[in-house]
Amino acid sequence: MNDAKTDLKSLLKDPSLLETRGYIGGKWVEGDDGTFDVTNPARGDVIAQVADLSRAQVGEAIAVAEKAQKDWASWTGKERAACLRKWFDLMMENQDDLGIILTAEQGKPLAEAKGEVAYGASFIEFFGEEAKRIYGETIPGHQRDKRITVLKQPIGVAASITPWNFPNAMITRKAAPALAAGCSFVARPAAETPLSAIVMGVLAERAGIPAGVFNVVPSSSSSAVGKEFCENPAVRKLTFTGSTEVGRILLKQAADQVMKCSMELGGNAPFIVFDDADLDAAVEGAIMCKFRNNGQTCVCANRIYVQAGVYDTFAEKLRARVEKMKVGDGLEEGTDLGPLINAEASDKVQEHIKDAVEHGAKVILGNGEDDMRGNFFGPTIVTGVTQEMKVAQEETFGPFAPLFKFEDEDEVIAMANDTIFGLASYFYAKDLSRVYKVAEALEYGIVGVNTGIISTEVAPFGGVKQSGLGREGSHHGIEDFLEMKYICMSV
Ligand SMILES: NC(=O)C1=CN([C@@H]2O[C@H](COP(=O)(O)OP(=O)(O)OC[C@H]3O[C@@H](n4cnc5c(N)ncnc54)[C@H](OP(=O)(O)O)[C@@H]3O)[C@@H](O)[C@H]2O)C=CC1
Ligand SMILES: O=C(O)[C@H](O)CS(=O)(=O)O
Repeated sequence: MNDAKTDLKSLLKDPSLLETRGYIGGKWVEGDDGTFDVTNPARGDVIAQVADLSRAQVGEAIAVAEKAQKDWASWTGKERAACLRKWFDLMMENQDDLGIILTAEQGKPLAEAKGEVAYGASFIEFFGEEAKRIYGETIPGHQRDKRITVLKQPIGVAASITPWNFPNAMITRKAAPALAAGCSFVARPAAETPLSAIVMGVLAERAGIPAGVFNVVPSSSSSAVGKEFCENPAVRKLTFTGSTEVGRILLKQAADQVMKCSMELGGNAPFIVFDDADLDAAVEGAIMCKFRNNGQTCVCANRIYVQAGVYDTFAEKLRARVEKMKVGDGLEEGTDLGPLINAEASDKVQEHIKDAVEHGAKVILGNGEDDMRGNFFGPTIVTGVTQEMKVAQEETFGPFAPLFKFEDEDEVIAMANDTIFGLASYFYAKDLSRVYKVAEALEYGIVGVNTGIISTEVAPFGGVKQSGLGREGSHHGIEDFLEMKYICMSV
């Protein structure tokens, strides 16, 4: 951790983007519970004191959102699309500043942060266009005097709880389809990274999104807000991204209201390299997949399986490339890997490495602790990893690349599927029949073939098994914010 202090306002072209209050019904509000600190994970210094909204204030936001939603739903799809397009344009015009704010509170290198802003904005652009295409249908009557119509209508007030690892894109990936559908939205960002959510309120206001349609309720108490979202009858949709553990808590809480839920939860992605793979491409894919956001994404390669015939060559190629990666402050030029979000995250990575080594694995790169202080952690590669080790069953969420060896397709498919998770999976191979067989056999919502990066707004992102419910992105993504109404008319 370096000792520099982060004077965030001085880094921004438009300092007015650095807002620290909550945004309810078009008004900027202080927190009834005071403020909470937001720190820069690279430096440990406090970069902002953010309004700490109470559960009662969250209730007020829901009430305001319920009222505003009625009028918002009466707008045409084209009118909503125009607002979302303006929101998108403002994000891209302010991409640099939004990236700086994101790096300052989350730690990822500035280039990645700006990339996240563009990725987040792409959902607003995409669903702005989808707003014009929310079609119903007519169905031939079941009796001569019956006429059947099906309408698609917005579900109402949607509430979101989002994690710290993608503090911009996880909100826009939910708010964009919600607003496009005619819903109103109450966003509760992670306490570690609220600034990126709040600035979306600043831009929503500038885009002319009506007061109460998009609200941001920063709070240090996640469980109290979660309970308000789940117990308030005005909330008809809960959309969550985060760990499976918290997803289970929220699903149980939401059950009392029979609330419609979308869950984007934990992952444990296998990354498989077959002996007919392009090894150089597989190494580059593994680096992007494993070390994006310093391994802090739910779709990162958590287990790297390499076929026996190419294991040593792949391991050495990977080591030689990764040792060149620079660990440092995300705001500084040339940084490839920023800090982890906090000390607990470092402890979890260290625990997985220690467990693997204690059970016979061998470190070929890294020492489990970087020479910098605080949340920095050097990229670590270990060989000789087996299914019995913790990293095979638990998500590391950090820069630890464990290499497993396998002999044949059946063996690696069985190992890859041996998990409660089912979000993303990846493999590198050239043989066409192998590609079809393996892609169909992997029990995951997402399969990357000869690529380590699968994230895009045009495709349905989501998991099976205990990695979640529902899909975000693609034309499917708007369905979760719509209700289908069947009208049977006697003529
Ligand atoms: N499938 C996906 O797309 C993604 C999945 N994840 C998964 O999430 C984990 C890492 O992210 P992390 O943020 O630590 O996950 P957490 O599940 O701990 O937190 C996610 C969000 O939930 C909030 N939260 C925590 N407990 C409760 C509760 N009882 N009621 C309501 N809200 C609560 C947190 O608030 P606060 O932080 O303020 O406590 C945060 O805003 C990993 O397992 C990762 O795989 C992460 C990102 C994407
Ligand atoms: O939070 C995450 O890990 C994201 O869902 C991953 S991605 O969509 O940015 O790839």
